Amino acid sequence: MKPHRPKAYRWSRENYSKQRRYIDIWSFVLKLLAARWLYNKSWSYQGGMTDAKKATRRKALASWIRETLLDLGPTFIKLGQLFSTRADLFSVEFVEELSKLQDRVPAFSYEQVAAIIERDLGKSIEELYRSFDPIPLAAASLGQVHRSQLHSGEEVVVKVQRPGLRKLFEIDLQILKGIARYFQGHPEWGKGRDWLGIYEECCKILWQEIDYLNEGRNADTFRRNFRGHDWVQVPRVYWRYTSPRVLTLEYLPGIKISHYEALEAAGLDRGRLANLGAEAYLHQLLDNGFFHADPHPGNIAVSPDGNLIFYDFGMMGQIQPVTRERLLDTFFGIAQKDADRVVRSLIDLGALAPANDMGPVRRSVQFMLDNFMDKPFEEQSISAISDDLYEVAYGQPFRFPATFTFVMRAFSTLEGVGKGLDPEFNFMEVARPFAMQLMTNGNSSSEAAGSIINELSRQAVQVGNTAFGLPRRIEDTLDKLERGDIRVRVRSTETDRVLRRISGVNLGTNYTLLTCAFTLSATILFVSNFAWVAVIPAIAASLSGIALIRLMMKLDRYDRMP
Ligand SMILES: Nc1ncnc2c1ncn2[C@@H]1O[C@H](COP(=O)(O)OP(=O)(O)OP(=O)(O)O)[C@@H](O)[C@H]1O
Repeated sequence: MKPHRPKAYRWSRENYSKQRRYIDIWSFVLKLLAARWLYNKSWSYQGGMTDAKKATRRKALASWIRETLLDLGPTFIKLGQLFSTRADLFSVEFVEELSKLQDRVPAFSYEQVAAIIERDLGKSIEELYRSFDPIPLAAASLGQVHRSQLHSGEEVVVKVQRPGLRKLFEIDLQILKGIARYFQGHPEWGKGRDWLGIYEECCKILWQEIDYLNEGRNADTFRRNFRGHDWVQVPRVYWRYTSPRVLTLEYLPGIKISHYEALEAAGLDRGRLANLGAEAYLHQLLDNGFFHADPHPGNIAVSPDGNLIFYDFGMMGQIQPVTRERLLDTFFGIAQKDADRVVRSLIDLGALAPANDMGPVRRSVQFMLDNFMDKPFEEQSISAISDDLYEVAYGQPFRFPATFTFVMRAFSTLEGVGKGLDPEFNFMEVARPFAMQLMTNGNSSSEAAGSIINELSRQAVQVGNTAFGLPRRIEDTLDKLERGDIRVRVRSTETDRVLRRISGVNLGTNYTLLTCAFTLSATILFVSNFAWVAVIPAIAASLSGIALIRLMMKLDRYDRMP
């Protein structure tokens, strides 16, 4: 997060109207839907549709989305960052592109900073601080950080929230609620997806992130949880100089954990840092259940004496003890390759929606277990595991709660940073003592512990002797037969009619979209005093509207057919 060249974003203007915002956001959504519609139309590809061309188009669309989210400002930048963890909702190109979403917004002026501090803390900057650097140390979409000094001589940083953020959030979230409702009601996209639930979840996270009192409390809890670990440092909060929009913290400078050369130049041991990073996260997740949910490398630094410094406690995840127990159950299910147990525990966790026929999900889980458990434990990469898990989630009735995706993201970021610090880094190596400790501690039965150890030794034998593979495969096939996992193709007139109806409904959605898009374009042109040009989209809107009515009449006839 660096201060950078200013750009006149519309959302940062004083006179930016609610109506204009409405148009900007809906135009983005409609363009997105139009692109999605065109994506499967072979005539829209020059020289015919191929997988390579589709992939190129997906990539281009994903990068356009990233750029537009940046233009739409703070709410959308944050949402994009949040969605970059939802591989269960979007395909890999979009997730990759969204995870590159960096805050790239202009810093706000010192006058605005001074006004916010004075309004919130009731005193002027001069009265509160001995010195205050008017140039921010860092500027992001939600706020910026200034170095300063208290009258008592303590070096601090002051994090000040971007002006007008609350108002912008209120407007944006109201518009987004309409969009979530639209998706929820959609016959295709609404199925198996809880858009309104996701919307509520996002609202909660966004509001929490702009409450600096909440961030201060989180920092205090986090510091308490690491009391016994002097290799982790968390800036102290100066509560007398803190309000919902102003956060004063102890100044703790460090080298960013991703600045590998700088770390090396400072004589720090990269391998040790990689292990400490992993250990710090395992401690958060497994011992406390309270974890840093935004672990991008910018939020972790290393002090000159080699300690880890954590910044930014706006987004924290909380794993309840009961959830931890269920996670353990999933963990044991995975170790025993017991898809039924895994599916059951995922339902208990709320990560899977129970459905009448869990067969396909169970099959996918079994496939995943068979695939990654057949490799030796050390070779398994966290990101491969989470990719596989997302693969199962995508297109299935999965409802990954935010906590789950946060955990996944924390792990894969950490693995990336770990490998960057030390190419030999192996997350599983660090995780193993923790897993062993869990097995011998508290909640887990010795039987379960034994079965994991058995499983691990079984794998070791399997790796050493591939000849064991053949009987296992035969056994697996017999198993599958026994479970009735056989697919039968049935063709009937009834099915055909349902299919015809589904494709009719699809076409109807497209006509609706076109009508909306043309009507919107006509309205925009009309209000912008291009009344004559507005006639063209208006005609197009009427034509697609007529087509829609005709299609609905046709669908109605199908329904009444014997
Ligand atoms: N206590 C501190 N001491 C020294 N530097 C700090 C401190 N707190 C924050 N910084 C610096 O400011 C940067 C931004 O801080 P922080 O991440 O808390 O802000 P943010 O507005 O939440 O940013 P983002 O949303 O991009 O994470 C950090 O990456 C770090 O370089």
